[in-house]
Amino acid sequence: MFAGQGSGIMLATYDDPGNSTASQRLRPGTLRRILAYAKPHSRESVLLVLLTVLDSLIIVSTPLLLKEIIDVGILQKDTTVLTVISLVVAGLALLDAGLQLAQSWYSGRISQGVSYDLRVQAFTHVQRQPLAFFTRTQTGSLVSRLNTDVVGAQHALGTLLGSLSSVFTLVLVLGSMFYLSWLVSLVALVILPIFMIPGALVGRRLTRYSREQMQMNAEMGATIGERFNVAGAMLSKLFGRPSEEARLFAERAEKVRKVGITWMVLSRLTVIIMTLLAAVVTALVYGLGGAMVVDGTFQVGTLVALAALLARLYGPITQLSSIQGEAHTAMVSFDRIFELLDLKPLITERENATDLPAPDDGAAPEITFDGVSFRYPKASEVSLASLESNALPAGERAQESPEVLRDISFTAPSGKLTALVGPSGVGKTTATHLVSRLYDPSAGSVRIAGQDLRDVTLDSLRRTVGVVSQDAHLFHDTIRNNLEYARPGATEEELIEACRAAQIWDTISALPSGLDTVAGDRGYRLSGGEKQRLALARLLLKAPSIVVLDEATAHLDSESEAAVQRALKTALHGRTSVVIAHRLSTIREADQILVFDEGGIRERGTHEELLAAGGLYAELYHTQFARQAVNGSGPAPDGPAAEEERRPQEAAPQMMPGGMVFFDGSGPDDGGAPGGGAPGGGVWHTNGPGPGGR
Ligand SMILES: Nc1ncnc2c1ncn2[C@@H]1O[C@H](COP(=O)(O)OP(=O)(O)OP(=O)(O)O)[C@@H](O)[C@H]1O
Repeated sequence: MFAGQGSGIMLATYDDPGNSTASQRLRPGTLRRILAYAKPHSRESVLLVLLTVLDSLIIVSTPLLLKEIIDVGILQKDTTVLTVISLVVAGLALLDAGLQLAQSWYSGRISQGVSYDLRVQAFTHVQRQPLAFFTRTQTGSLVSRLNTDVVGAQHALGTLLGSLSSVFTLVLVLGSMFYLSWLVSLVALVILPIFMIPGALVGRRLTRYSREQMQMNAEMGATIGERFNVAGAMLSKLFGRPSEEARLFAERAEKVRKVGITWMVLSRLTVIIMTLLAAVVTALVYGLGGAMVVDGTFQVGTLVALAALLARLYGPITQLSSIQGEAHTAMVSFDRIFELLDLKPLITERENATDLPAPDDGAAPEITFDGVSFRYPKASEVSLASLESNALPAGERAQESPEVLRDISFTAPSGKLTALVGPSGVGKTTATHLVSRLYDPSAGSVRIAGQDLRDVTLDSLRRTVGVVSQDAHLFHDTIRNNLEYARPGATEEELIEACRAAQIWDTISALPSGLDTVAGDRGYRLSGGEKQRLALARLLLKAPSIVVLDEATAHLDSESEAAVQRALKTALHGRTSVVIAHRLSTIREADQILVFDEGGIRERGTHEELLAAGGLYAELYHTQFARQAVNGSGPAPDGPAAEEERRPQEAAPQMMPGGMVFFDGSGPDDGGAPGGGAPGGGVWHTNGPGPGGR
């Protein structure tokens, strides 16, 4: 039955926008792959078949025994036969109940087992996807694919397996009917094909509506997930238009409603037509069979048995025809999961990949960028249109994105601090992504300890490189579990020591539940500074030999800022570090500063060297960093720039020459006044071309 539906198939391309709705047919090989998933459950399947055959035998034997009760027991007044056969029928009913229970158990085990395999495989596969996949994919759609579709597949598979007995029953019932009366059976059999027509007609449309329904449900779920997570809810509270949002949501829900109604009507339609036909045929059998009893062709017991068998015939037929719908649903669900499983991860481990040296194995390794160019991967390479809510048209999905890094070469020396500075959007974050191999360069190579990252094992790379992003993410879990994520099984002492070094222990120990305090969704219950220090504690527990850090640009009060700076010092000590630096204190401490501009490195050197050179860095410094020094950031300036740094600065935000550079010292202490005096709290943002005549 499935094979017929699985053939005539059309390949769903990943590049169709919203392709799941567009390509309503199944992709080739879906049935074969479903069977492959069922293969590990073959022992249970054999047992299920045996139970099913037994059950079918009982179902057929009961009407035949009823015939004996009537024809021999009642009509010939043989009470012994009457009693014995009645008891046998009752016993068989009891046995049948047991068999049905066992059937449910095995069909449940098989369908749940398959869905377990699918779910685990899909989760593992999604985990292996590159960051680019997650930047494009709507989380809600992904959740739905891993959840609703797997449940759909499992439910449909369960029903299909549970209905296995229908096939056996059908064959046995027909055989028995022919044994009793070929004429009556023939009449019933002639009408049988009519029963198959509605299922066949409706089946194809059901596939299309099932797929549409799943896609629309996923989109609706994605909207809910996006709007109602903490960040989304906050954004919509501050900027959102509730009535407009509700209208858009209602539009999506309306689509779900419409498709849902059509699907329900179509799937019920087959059952309704079957029931109608069954009633008509029963009437026919009673009419024809009754005339034959009157004629004396057979006794009334045979007519009753025929009618009882007929009832047992239409049950399985009805079930088999509705199974068409279930089979379609199962195929579509499986197909949507296979579509995800077929997406090849862009970043993979080579077969002969080697381990990087363990972090505690000698000095921290150096990082080398050798002629690195990079462009973000095409949408079609990294994600599925059906997982993106506003997917680009197929042509655009296959288009190359612009080059973000151009022929970059530098070495971050062992155990030293390399600071990346430059205007916004020039590729600093992108460059750090290449160090942790979130992406591979389009040309050139990134090496750690001389080894190309494409040749090292992903595990050893994760152990070697520790990353702290600006908005450090914390799971909605206890602080302890968030910390242990970096080092499972860390002792209480190790946790406390890391927190102390990250200057966060005083805050944690003052909480009523201490380390067992739940950090809240996205760590929302902690302040920005606390969150970043906790992220530093997590990094210290991981103890990587390379640290990639994106300094926080805002929301630190003076106390928090000073604490973060102290924590940073500990975290970076002895480690090869690459820091996207926003604070003067960090930049001054750097052994090497790389000034990024337009995807390349425009200048490099130490703070003093670059200042003396009087280029882009000096310009940025005069417009921005000097202000931080005056506002109290880090140690008092000395050296050639000292005099300059001590010059009083204007507190007001400014449009700076050569770019829209503005000062943002917005910490709670500032009272919102731009340029307010949090020590080290001043950060610089640039928007558009930076100073330096771009
Ligand atoms: N996932 C992505 N897909 C496509 N383009 C991206 C992606 N992430 C960043 N870009 C683009 O790459 C360019 C460099 O971005 P990047 O974040 O590396 O700059 P940056 O120097 O770190 O900026 P900032 O200081 O504002 O964080 C930008 O033009 C940005 O739009």
